[in-house]
Amino acid sequence: MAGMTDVIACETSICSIEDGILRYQGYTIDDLTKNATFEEVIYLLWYGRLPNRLELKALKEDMAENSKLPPEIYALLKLYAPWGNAMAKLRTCVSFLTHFDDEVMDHSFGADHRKAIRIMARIAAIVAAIDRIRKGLEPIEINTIAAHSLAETFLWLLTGEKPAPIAVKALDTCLILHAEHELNASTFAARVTVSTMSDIYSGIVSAIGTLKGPLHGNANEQVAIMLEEIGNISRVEPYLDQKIKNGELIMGFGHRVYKKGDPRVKYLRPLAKELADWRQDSRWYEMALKIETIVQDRKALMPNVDFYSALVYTSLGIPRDLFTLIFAISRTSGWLAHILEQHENNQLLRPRAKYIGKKEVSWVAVEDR
Ligand SMILES: CC(=O)SCCNC(=O)CCNC(=O)[C@H](O)C(C)(C)COP(=O)(O)OP(=O)(O)OC[C@H]1O[C@@H](n2cnc3c(N)ncnc32)[C@H](O)[C@@H]1OP(=O)(O)O
Ligand SMILES: O=C([O-])CC(=O)C(=O)O
Repeated sequence: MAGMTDVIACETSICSIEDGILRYQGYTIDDLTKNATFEEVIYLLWYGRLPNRLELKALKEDMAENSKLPPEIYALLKLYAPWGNAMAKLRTCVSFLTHFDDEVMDHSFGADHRKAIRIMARIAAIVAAIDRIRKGLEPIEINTIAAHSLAETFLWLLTGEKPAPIAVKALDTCLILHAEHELNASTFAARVTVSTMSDIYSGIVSAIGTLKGPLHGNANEQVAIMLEEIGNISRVEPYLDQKIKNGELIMGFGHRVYKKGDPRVKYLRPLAKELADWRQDSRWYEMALKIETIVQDRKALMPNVDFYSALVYTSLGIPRDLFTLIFAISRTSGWLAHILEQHENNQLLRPRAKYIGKKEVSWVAVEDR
C-alpha cells in the first residue's frame, strides 16, 4: 500500500513485467534489443504490432516531415540562463509546442496519432538545441530521420558531425531499452493527466516533470556524479562504506518492481564495456563493476537501468546533465503509447486516500487561538 506498491491502477496491453521478464506488446526486450530498431519499437508501442517495410518507411518519413521546430523555440531557448536545469528547459519547450499545434484539444484517434508523431519527431531536436544554444552555438536544422535513424540524427544535431556507427548503434539500443516500462511514475503521471481529457502535450509535460526526479529518471545523472566523486577505483570501497554508514541512497541501485535484478542491465553492462574499449578508457567501467559487487554484498541491491546507461552516455560524449533528457526522448514513445491507450478507452483516474489525520476538531475563533 505505501507508495502504491503492487496497486493495480489500470489495464494495459502495451507492456508487461512478469517473473522479471520485460515485454513490449508481447515481445521480450531480448528479442527487440537483438533485432529491432528504435523506430520499429515506436510503431510497435503505438499500433500493437511490428510495421512492415512500407509502414516503417512511412513512419520515418512522417517523423522527418514533422521534425522542424517552430523558430520561436530557438528564441525561447535563447531567453534561458545557460546554466539552467536542462530537464526544466525540455519541459517548458514541450509545453511551448502546444501553442503551435492547431489540433491540441481534438482527442480523436487520428488527431491524437498525428500529435504523437509531431512530438516524437521534435523532441530529439529540442534536446540538441538546448545543448547547442546554452553553449553559444547555432542549432542545426538538418533532418535525417527518414534516411538514417532518430539515434543518428540526434547525435548529428548535438555535435554537428556524422556520428560513428558504434555510437549510433549504442544509442539506438539504449533508446529501445528505455522506451517503455509499464506504469512507472512518469507514465502514471501522463495517464492521470490525460484521463481528465486534457491534451497530449500536458500529459508529456507531467511525465517529463516526473522523470526529472533522482528517484526515477534522473538517477542516471546522479550515477555519473557519484563516479566523478569517487574518482578512482581505490576510493570505491571507502566511499560506499561511508554512504552505507550514513544510510544514504546509492544511485542506480534498487527498483520498485525488480527485486532480483533489472533485465535491461544484461544489455547495458556489456554495452558500457564495449564503448569503454572503443574509447580506450575503462576507468569508470572498472569502478562500476566494483560498486556493483560491493552494493550487492552489503545491501543485496542490484543495479537498475540508470546505472550502466550513465557509463554508455559518458562514453558517447554526452554532457552529464543531458542523460535524463535522452531517457525522456526514448520514453516519449512509451508515454505517448499510454496516452493514446488512455484516451481510446478513457476513465478518470482518481484513487482514494486513507485518511490518517485528526477527527472531529471544533472551530476556534481567531482571537482565541
Ligand atoms: C528508471 C528508474 O526509475 S529506475 C530507479 C532509479 N532510481 C534510483 O536508482 C535511486 C536509488 N534507488 C531508490 O531510491 C529505490 O531503490 C527506488 C526508489 C528505485 C525503489 O524504492 P522502493 O521500491 O521504495 O524500495 P524498497 O522500499 O523496496 O527498499 C527496500 C530497502 O532498501 C533500501 N534501498 C532501496 N534502494 C536503495 C539504494 N539505492 N541505496 C540504498 N538503499 C536502498 C531502502 O531504503 C529500504 O531500506 P529499509 O527497508 O531499511 O527502509
Ligand atoms: O518502472 C519503474 O518504476 C522505473 C523504471 O525502471 C523505468 O521507468 O524504466
